[in-house]
Amino acid sequence: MALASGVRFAPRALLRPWALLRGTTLGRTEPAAGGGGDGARRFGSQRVLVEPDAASGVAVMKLRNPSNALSLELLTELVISLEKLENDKTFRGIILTSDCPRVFCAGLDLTEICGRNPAHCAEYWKAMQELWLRMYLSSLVLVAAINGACPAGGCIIALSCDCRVLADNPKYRIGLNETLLGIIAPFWLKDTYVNTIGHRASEQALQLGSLFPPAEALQVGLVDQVVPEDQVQSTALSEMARWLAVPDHARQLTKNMMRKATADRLLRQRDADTQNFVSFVCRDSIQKSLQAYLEKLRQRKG
Ligand SMILES: CC/C=C\CCC/C=C/C(=O)SCCNC(=O)CCNC(=O)[C@H](O)C(C)(C)COP(=O)(O)OP(=O)(O)OC[C@H]1O[C@@H](n2cnc3c(N)ncnc32)[C@H](O)[C@@H]1OP(=O)(O)O
Repeated sequence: MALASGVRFAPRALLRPWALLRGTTLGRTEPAAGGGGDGARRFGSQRVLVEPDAASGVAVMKLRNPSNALSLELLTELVISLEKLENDKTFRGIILTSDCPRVFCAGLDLTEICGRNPAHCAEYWKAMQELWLRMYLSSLVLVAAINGACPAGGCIIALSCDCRVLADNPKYRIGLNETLLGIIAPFWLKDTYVNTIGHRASEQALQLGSLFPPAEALQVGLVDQVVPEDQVQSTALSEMARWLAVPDHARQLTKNMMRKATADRLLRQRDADTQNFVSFVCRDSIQKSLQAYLEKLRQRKG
């Protein structure tokens, strides 16, 4: 954890993301539309597309999974793409957005925890912790360009960024709705919420499982800007420019000062948090309610 100019304070060796890669296609590089030099080369995987712009030092990272549900593969590919950009000194910022119409991120992929054995649930939850830790402590500026629905785990991905721009569409709601599914947000999701919108607002929103439409999300402080859908990317770029105007080392050390205690809390209790998650989601009653919820989602379609 060097702390100097160009610092990288994210705990890199928390877990070996490569070990999680199972038949993914990560690492492919392809020329961006229109060709160009190295700065215009996309890279990524089946589920994450990275469009780097070396000239500005900003990369756009697009999620492209069905509903962008956080499958184990998507979590792994996100960690690897993030690590790749962090290790390349050309890049100072990432805009995270969705390539999937109407959905930024549907949260945990419920098929990863429904009808699975405890070992799989544990592997899955560790990957979720890993992504959150890396994003929350990233030395890069992360701006979420939220162009779709953003419930539960999706909200946590957005809250791990430094700044959030949400498209002004009443269907694009954001929040931690876990209680409505009969599950409980773990302490580090709660801490991230409290750090963003304060204790009282979190207390209400977490218990009620509130999903906020754009104007309310702005009012409560869950997002920083709400703009027409066709201006989400340009606004995210303007926000990025504002954050990048600050010298890296000062901004990075300040970010670390603000976030480290929250991340350390999880790091200290990571195994216990995993065990807690596994024993909770593997309960018969929880399995039944998750299964029923998944079924409802599937039937709602069409
Ligand atoms: C002790 C601690 C315990 C737990 C802590 C856990 C913390 C985090 C929890 C979570 O993240 S739980 C997941 C919460 N997510 C949701 O409630 C969102 C559910 N999905 C939706 O509301 C909608 O799908 C949508 C995201 C708003 C998108 O709507 P749209 O109409 O565009 O798509 P559709 O509903 O038709 O779905 C398409 C397709 O995707 C499947 N799907 C959707 N979400 C999930 C999901 N989270 N996991 C798995 N699969 C999901 C849906 O079933 C459809 O599948 P199909 O094409 O096979 O029919």
